[in-house]
Amino acid sequence: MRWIRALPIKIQPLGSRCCSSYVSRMRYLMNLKEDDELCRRALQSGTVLLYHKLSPLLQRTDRGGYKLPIFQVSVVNGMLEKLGKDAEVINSSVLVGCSDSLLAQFCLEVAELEQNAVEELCQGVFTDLRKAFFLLRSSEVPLVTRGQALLRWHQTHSYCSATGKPTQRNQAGSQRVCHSSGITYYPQMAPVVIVLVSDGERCLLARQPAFPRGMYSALAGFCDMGETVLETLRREVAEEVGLEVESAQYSSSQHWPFPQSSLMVACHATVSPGSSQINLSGAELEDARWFTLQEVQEALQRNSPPRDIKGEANVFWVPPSSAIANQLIQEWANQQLKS
Ligand SMILES: NC(=O)C1=CN([C@@H]2O[C@H](COP(=O)(O)OP(=O)(O)OC[C@H]3O[C@@H](n4cnc5c(N)ncnc54)[C@H](OP(=O)(O)O)[C@@H]3O)[C@@H](O)[C@H]2O)C=CC1
Ligand SMILES: [Mg+2]
Repeated sequence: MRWIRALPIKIQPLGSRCCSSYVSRMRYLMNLKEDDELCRRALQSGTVLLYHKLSPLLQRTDRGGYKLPIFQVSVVNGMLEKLGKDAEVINSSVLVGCSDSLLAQFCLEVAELEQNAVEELCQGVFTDLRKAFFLLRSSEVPLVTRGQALLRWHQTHSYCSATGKPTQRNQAGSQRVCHSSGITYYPQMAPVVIVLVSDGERCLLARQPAFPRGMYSALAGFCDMGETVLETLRREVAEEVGLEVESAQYSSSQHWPFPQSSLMVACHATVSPGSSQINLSGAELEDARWFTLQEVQEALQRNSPPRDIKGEANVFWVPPSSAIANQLIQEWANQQLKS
């Protein structure tokens, strides 16, 4: 199998910001993670995203859409006071980023507060992340998913897996330490390869039983310990659809928060047209098919799947644009149109 030269990595356009602003932000964040006192002071003048049982708070916009409200710490402190809660609660905030003007941004889990009371005071609704993922603007998605991933990691790593003793976090929440064993824990994510396989004319899409009706996506699988991206890609395609990949090419990557944090590494791959007979493993996928360019183009144009009278999607559709699978499919269609 050939690993075709990787595409040049595209850095997102920085708009009017200059590179030194980016460097300043990254250096500032690095310092906040290393210096608890600096981070504590930054929190007092920073901003906060709110979550209740890991669901982020969203607000309706005047146009009927949704936005991610970012509160000044003073506003959150005022809310805690109104609800009769200890102002110390704010110190459990976790650092998620900082603005261009070096204002530190934090996320805070308020599961101990009464949900309706917070929603009323903050004029918002705590919304399941899967829903929020598709309601928010794509520019807001990375921040809200990062916040949730960090909060979930803290909830599930409060004890040392070697000693069973409680771990202590630093002020930024970028690590937890077990002072008994000396082990330092860092937030984790699992690498996943997602691959769009083509035979030159058609692309291969598959569905798991849990997918919404009619939705097909690219093949995906977790990297096994010790594997390279290319080895995972080759193994997953062989395991899931019984095909031997001929060549592969890196496309891009995305943090994917479901079901737990993954780093999706998206690739294109080809199989020889003479060896494109699908042989499903049966364990994970309920169906896998080759789709023509025309079928794919039609699916990409559907913003939401058409529904039958029972309200269920009854035609072929693909994941929405916020999922990296959609980007792979879009890239393949554009490439086919050019060639
Ligand atoms: N952003 C996007 O566009 C898309 C994202 N995805 C995401 O990609 C991920 C992987 O796809 P999927 O096809 O499910 O993966 P796999 O094909 O690897 O199958 C999942 C199975 O792998 C086993 N497994 C091995 N390592 C892990 C791990 N670290 N975490 C969880 N399960 C593991 C589990 O089986 P067992 O319990 O039997 O050991 C699990 O049921 C999913 O989280 C999915 O949400 C998928 C498609 C599109
Ligand atoms: Mg899979």
